Amino acid sequence: MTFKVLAAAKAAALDKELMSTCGYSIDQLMELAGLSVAQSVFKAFPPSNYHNCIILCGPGNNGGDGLVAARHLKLFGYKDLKVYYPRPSSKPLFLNLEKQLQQFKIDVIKTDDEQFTQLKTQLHHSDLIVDALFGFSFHPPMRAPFDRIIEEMLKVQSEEGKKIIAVDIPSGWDVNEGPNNEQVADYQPEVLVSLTAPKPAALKLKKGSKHYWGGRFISNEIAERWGIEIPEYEGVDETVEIN
Ligand SMILES: NC(=O)C1=CN([C@@H]2O[C@H](COP(=O)(O)OP(=O)(O)OC[C@H]3O[C@@H](n4cnc5c(N)ncnc54)[C@H](O)[C@@H]3O)[C@@H](O)[C@H]2O)[C@H](O)CC1
Ligand SMILES: [K+]
Repeated sequence: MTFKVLAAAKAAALDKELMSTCGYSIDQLMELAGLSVAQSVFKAFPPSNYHNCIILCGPGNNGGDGLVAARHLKLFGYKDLKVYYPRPSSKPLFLNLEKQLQQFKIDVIKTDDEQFTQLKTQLHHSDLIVDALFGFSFHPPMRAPFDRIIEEMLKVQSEEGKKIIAVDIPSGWDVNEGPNNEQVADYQPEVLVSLTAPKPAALKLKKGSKHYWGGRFISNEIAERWGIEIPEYEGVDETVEIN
């Protein structure tokens, strides 16, 4: 399937419009974004075959999508879940998402010790890695500690065959250009979940990777105005595979 893309500036502007004139709240959008990520993980790597999953969460809203996804993944039957969240936000929305994870007994690791000992152990232990570090507001190059986190993630992908599911954009990719810098030149996720609409970077996804379109929350009227061709979702699904 071919798809139209939404450039970085347009994605941010649409986000703003949704939360001003359109009357959405960030909590709502993040909940639906995270739910659609969890559904995509379920479709690509069901818990009958994949039990352990680590969700790497960044400092912004992409990280928030990861916190939401973790909760839904637990509800969907993934037994062993860990969240790695080294730069936690102090905004009430994020503190509440963390509280919810406590109710679900999902460990949130916030330390990033010199050797990344905990992260390395958990990456090694996980079948699946959800990359919710950065989305459409990222500007390369990646600063510490995230540069090392990506390095460790890519190491276990290539050496141990771990599967990576990238939320909205593979972290570190330029939103418009894709993997155009040294830190992520070789980064290709097994799955990309584009939210609201794919960004131009999605065109750089290698053949064979799965691409889902989630974030099923805009009306046909908004889509038309922004030149987005909404895909055909099935039934109550919040996500659909597009190629
Ligand atoms: N409408 C939607 O589709 C929705 C999407 N959502 C998700 O939100 C992200 C965009 O979130 P935002 O907070 O604007 O930005 P990011 O999470 O991408 O990152 C901001 C965060 O990162 C820091 N940062 C930026 N560049 C660097 C760098 N080079 N090194 C280190 N740190 C960096 C910056 O300081 C901020 O702290 C979108 O992609 C979706 O995933 C919403 O959840 C719901 C609506
Ligand atoms: K990401």
